[in-house]
Amino acid sequence: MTHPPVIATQQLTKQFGDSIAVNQVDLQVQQGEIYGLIGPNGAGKTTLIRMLATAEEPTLGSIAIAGQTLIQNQPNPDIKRRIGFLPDDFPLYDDLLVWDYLEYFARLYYLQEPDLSNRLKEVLALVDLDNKRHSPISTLSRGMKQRLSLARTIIHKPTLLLLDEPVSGLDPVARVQFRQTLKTLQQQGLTIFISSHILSDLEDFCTSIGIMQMGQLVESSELRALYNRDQTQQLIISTVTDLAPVETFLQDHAFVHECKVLPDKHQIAVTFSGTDDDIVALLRSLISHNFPIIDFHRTQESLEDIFIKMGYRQTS
Ligand SMILES: Nc1ncnc2c1ncn2[C@@H]1O[C@H](COP(=O)(O)OP(=O)(O)OP(=O)(O)O)[C@@H](O)[C@H]1O
Repeated sequence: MTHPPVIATQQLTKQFGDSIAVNQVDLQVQQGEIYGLIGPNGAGKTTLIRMLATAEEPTLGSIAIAGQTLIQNQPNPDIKRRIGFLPDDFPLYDDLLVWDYLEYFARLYYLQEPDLSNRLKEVLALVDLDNKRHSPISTLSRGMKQRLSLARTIIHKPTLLLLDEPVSGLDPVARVQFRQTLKTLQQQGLTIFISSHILSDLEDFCTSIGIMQMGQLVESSELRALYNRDQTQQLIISTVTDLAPVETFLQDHAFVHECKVLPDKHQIAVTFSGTDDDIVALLRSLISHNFPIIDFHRTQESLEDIFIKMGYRQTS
């Protein structure tokens, strides 16, 4: 049986006075996806997420969550319960202990013992904070606080997680930890919709990417399809000696579009338009010309580069 999309919007629009924050957005997010929404400041990401979270009424258009259409000004507790929403500015109560904070939210969802304690232990383990359960929130690092916010957001076992810029302000290690937790949640069946204005925050773990610009969703695609859209391949080549003769040789090759010498890494990055057979032929030809090749491998062009080629210059 096929499931309806977890998120489906049609012509979704939000206007504040004369200004249109979200403009006729048609969006579909399938079950189990991690959908990353990127766009510069003011593009409309927060407004879109707030409408999906039922925290903001649309001006026009429709939203369906897991096949149920939201009706204007009619709260739908069933849909609300399916959603976990982490806004970008959600306050934590510094004086509370981690456990008490989570317990407070669990009780708002009518959780009672023994389920309550079991669920708290479960989410604390999931966000890797079990050893902090008796600590005051004020003593947590920023990354821990953000994972605690995530724990609060999933306490009622939602099926859709909406996260607005959750990693902004986190250091690289905390970002990795946060992403790891999201991957675990996805493996457990959650659908995740996450925004950021930094592409590199999203590209290595999202299954689909959308780009917002000036209120419009100008791109929305599976990550795999985006990578496949690019017909060229990237090759990395290193030698044990001087790279200059290799560069000269490569520049004359029919399928080589661009050669970039990366002196720090002692590598040449090659943009190549040939087939797999052509790559094999190139390697053979380098070896037959006695270049002392120490490394030759294919790599994936970054999403940032793909977007720049597609004409989106403000992705980060
Ligand atoms: N409550 C509001 N009243 C009036 N205008 C608003 C309101 N909320 C958002 N806007 C406007 O809507 C537009 C989109 O804002 P939004 O916060 O959704 O963008 P964003 O992509 O999330 O930006 P950022 O990355 O800076 O968070 C902006 O021009 C903003 O000023």
